[in-house]
Amino acid sequence: MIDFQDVTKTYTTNDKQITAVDHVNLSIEQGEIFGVIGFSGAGKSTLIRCVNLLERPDQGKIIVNGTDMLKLSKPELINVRRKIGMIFQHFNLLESKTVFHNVGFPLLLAGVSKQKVKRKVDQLLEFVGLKDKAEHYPEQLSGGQKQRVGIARALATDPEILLCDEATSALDPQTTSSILDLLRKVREEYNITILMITHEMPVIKEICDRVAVMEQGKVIEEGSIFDVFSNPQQQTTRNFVKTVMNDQLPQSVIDKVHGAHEGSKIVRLTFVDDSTDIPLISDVAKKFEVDTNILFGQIIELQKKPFGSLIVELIGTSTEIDKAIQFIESQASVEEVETDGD
Ligand SMILES: Nc1ncnc2c1ncn2[C@@H]1O[C@H](COP(=O)(O)OP(=O)(O)OP(=O)(O)O)[C@@H](O)[C@H]1O
Repeated sequence: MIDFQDVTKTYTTNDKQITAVDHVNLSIEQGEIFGVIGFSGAGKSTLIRCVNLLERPDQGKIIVNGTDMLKLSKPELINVRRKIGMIFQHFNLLESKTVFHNVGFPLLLAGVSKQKVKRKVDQLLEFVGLKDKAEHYPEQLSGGQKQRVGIARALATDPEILLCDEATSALDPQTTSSILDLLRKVREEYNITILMITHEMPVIKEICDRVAVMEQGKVIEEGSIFDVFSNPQQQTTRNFVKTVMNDQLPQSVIDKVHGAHEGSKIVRLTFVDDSTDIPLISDVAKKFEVDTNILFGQIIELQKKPFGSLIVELIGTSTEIDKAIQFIESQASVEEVETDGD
């Protein structure tokens, strides 16, 4: 479990103060995959580096599995850090060492015998699918393979927590997906708590249980993936959600369609879970004197629950349209889409 309690970190440069992390409170449960998203400069890196005190907060507390990190002596901190693995955007491998030695390095530093190191490294390379690359050097590997080495190295000291600092940002979408699969396997196999920071919403959608959105050092929104994606509260969150939900029609298309039918209304319907099965549009056609022109529709899965979104134009008299909307509202959430002249 990782608890950020009122954590603040300020940097001073050229007499200017930057509050990189501003009174952050977050609680990350044992075994969950928790994502922090934000634009560049939002404070994500600073926040994640506060967990193992690569950055020391000026205020607040960091509690990791019951340990108050800021109260540890230097030797105690070194010990606790072994239980917190970290992987990085640019992998941070030792270029002059083989894959085997990169993975075994933290164990050699901890004074583990060569025999035990060999056993552990062999097992980890098998786990990350790089057994045949043990004697290769980092420059002989692809980005995805380098990150697999990074993950194996982070797991060498049997951590309870894995911190992922933009771990897939340097990778193409397909490789990203395979690394996310591996991280899922890490959680399943080792029951490790994973805290990841990223600016990529597809990564959050694909792997996280919960997400926090950061802006200017503050957490502006937090919740389960389903809640945040299906009902974002803040504009920044909506902007991030749009990058994966892709349910926006160009305004010019909306205005053109709307202009063709006087008095019509364009609405966005969102369906959650069971309501995705209901034949709502055909019910509307049967019950009301309203024609529906379907402009867009999709159903996606969020944390294994279906989430549907549909944009339709309702054509008819305003009384019939209002009655139809009232009926739809009993089954789905309805939001009017702004059209030219609204
Ligand atoms: N060592 C430092 N000295 C001075 N200012 C810093 C330092 N590290 C970060 N900052 C500033 O703190 C703010 C937050 O930076 P941080 O790197 O934590 O954000 P981020 O969300 O991780 O952004 P990015 O995705 O670009 O890395 C920024 O304004 C940054 O310029």
